[in-house]
Amino acid sequence: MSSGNQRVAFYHKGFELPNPLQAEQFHLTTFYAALDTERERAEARTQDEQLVRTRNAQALHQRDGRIRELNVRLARLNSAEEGLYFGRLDDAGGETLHIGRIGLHDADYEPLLVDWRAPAARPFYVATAVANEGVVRRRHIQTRLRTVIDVQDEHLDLDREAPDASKPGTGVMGEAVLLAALNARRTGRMESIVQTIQADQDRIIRSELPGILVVQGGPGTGKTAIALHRAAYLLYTHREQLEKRGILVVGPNPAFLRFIGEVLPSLGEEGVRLVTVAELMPGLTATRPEDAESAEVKGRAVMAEVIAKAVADRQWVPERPIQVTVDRTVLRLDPAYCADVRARVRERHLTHNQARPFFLTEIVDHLTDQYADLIGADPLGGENLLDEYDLAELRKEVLAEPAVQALLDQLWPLLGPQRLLEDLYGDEDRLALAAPQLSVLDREHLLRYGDDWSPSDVPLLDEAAELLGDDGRDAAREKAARARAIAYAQGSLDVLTGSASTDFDDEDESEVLTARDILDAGMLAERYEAEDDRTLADRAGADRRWTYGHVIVDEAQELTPMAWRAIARRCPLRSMTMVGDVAQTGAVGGGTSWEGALGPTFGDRWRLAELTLNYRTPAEVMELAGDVLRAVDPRAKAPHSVRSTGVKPWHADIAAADQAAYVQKVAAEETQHGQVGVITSRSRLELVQEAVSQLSDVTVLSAAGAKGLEFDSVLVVDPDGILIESPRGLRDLYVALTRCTQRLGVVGPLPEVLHSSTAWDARR
Ligand SMILES: Nc1ncnc2c1ncn2[C@@H]1O[C@H](COP(=O)(O)OP(=O)(O)OP(=O)(O)O)[C@@H](O)[C@H]1O
Repeated sequence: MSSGNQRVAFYHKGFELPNPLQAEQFHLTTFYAALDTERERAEARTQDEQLVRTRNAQALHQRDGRIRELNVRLARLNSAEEGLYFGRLDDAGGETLHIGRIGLHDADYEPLLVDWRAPAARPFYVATAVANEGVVRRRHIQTRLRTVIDVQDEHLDLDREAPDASKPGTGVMGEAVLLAALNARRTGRMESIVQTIQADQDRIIRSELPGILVVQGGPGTGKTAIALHRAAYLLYTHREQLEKRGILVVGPNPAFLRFIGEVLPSLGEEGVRLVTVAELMPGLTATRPEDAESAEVKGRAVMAEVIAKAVADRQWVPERPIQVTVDRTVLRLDPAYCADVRARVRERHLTHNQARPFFLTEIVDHLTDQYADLIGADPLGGENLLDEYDLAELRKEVLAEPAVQALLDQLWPLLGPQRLLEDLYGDEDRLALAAPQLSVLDREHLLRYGDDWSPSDVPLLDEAAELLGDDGRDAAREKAARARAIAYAQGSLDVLTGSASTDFDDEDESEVLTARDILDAGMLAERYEAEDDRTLADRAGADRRWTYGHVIVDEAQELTPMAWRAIARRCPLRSMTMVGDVAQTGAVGGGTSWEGALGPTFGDRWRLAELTLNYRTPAEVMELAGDVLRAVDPRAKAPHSVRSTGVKPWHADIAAADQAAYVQKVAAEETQHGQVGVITSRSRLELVQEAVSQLSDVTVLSAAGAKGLEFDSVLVVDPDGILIESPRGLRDLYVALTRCTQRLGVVGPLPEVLHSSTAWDARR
């Protein structure tokens, strides 16, 4: 059997029961037995390793490494427990390939089950009757716990009856299994789609690692699902390359990250860090609310120039000569001299803080020379009376003088990014100097006082940190973390030692090694020097300059040019996947075309893939949403829904004052259909939240907060408010209308764009 030009690596031919359910149950039982054996083996090895006793720090370090690897292995095996086996391929010769969440071998190391990410499994996702890649039958196996509950076959052999090829249909793979998955009630958490990945999605998931891949697709086309499965695929296929640097996944908000947070662990992958842009700076919480206008100005590409100018402005040249007094001697600094030193130091092309000592040395030397000339002058006109030792002492005196310190801090201060931005935002003159290209109104949007930060400040802080360089705080933080870890370990050791003598009588005790025998404080310190016990995600999260092996950005259309710069910095290899939909952009500073959004940072060095099938929203709902999309962009095409439910969206024209009570009643009714999402304008958010606060399975969100999420039933409340609250209101409304998997209701007066739609259910 061949896969494209390749021969599929390992098919196995064996005993087969005639009844498909029984045959697959037989295989499933075999696979679970292998899984249990693997698990027992890993657990036994972990226990053995834990008993290893040695006084050698290096050996202990290696032992801990092996235990960590075994724990990862165990987590992977445990994650495969549910839905272990789901696919099978048969070729014309009767050979079979079994596909599952992970790969398993039998006792003779013969392959039993193939990992879905292995090249051999690919035909399961892409083979069609027309291009069957040697596959004559594709079988979908549905299981519950360890029992097979259904088996669906697709015949891909054109010589035989080929239902999927001959039937005019959606052209999707494994239609019945797919529809079952799409119709299933939502749990509030996104789930893995390994069993039903479609061919066009598979091509994106398995796309090569290098370069920037942009995936454009309308609502529900599976972009998020694909992005996460791509992360799992890349980690499997390029494990060596990616294991050390990890993968960064950037999402739009914390609720979204919680929604997708289980998918990768369920696929057995942990080496991935999930963040919002607001979390990119270690140790910084950026949650201050902000108006859209300020966020838009802060997101503009030109802000990179403004930050650079703000840093340069802190390398100050006085307009007039400055006098400073050291021990009653008046010394003087001329502007021309300061300008000359600054120019020479800048030529070193160092960051601001790195360059500071060079600047300071020159100024202090200059002042010391003046000081020496004045106090060491020979009254008889001879050579200066001071020797090298005296000069060194004078230098110390100059440096210790508080007035000199204050002057140096004024001329070239040691700066952290937060202080730079605080000073910039808080001073109209500074702002005008750093940002002459911004209008007065734009600059007013930046003006503010205080040291709390909003998400749109984070890319600016990152930009500033890059230009300023280390201000000593990173090293101090790292040192403090290490000291805490050693103190904690030392504490544990003391507890162990303290309890040792109570557990054994004297005779036993001499036979048993205590923790203190194995480790002492010195060794502990050595171990902490030699190894870092934090997970990769934690280490990466603590280090602003960490660079990742691959970066995935979801809802990528929302990112501003400044955010793109911050993300690009974290992936100098430019191995990235960005998924999004430029028709759903809500952020005023976000992109409405990929060229516009990515051009300033990445030029045209990216490739585009498009998705056109909507797996979430039923056709009936998409017809209504399509009317809004046409108003956003008459040329845009809504994605085609793969299913229809027969349930049209309904509308209730309830006046503003009665909406909260009405929503309370209807949301309670809708919970019988599953998870309910109530999406409303920002102005109604609190009121509606209060009204449904007692209901479980009901979530209230703004359109921006609902981005990327989905619910069985959705109520869009105050559509007109959503529309008028933002310059991107039409797009927000489009997002709100496309969040349901089954049912949609709209409450409140309708905006013009929804008035004349023929998609409404006439009954309500
Ligand atoms: N091949 C598939 N098999 C089963 N379910 C799928 C498949 N593709 C997508 N889905 C489901 O469709 C829904 C929408 O997917 P997803 O959220 O990834 O879409 P999206 O393109 O990111 O949407 P949006 O842009 O609206 O946020 C999810 O429930 C997802 O699990």
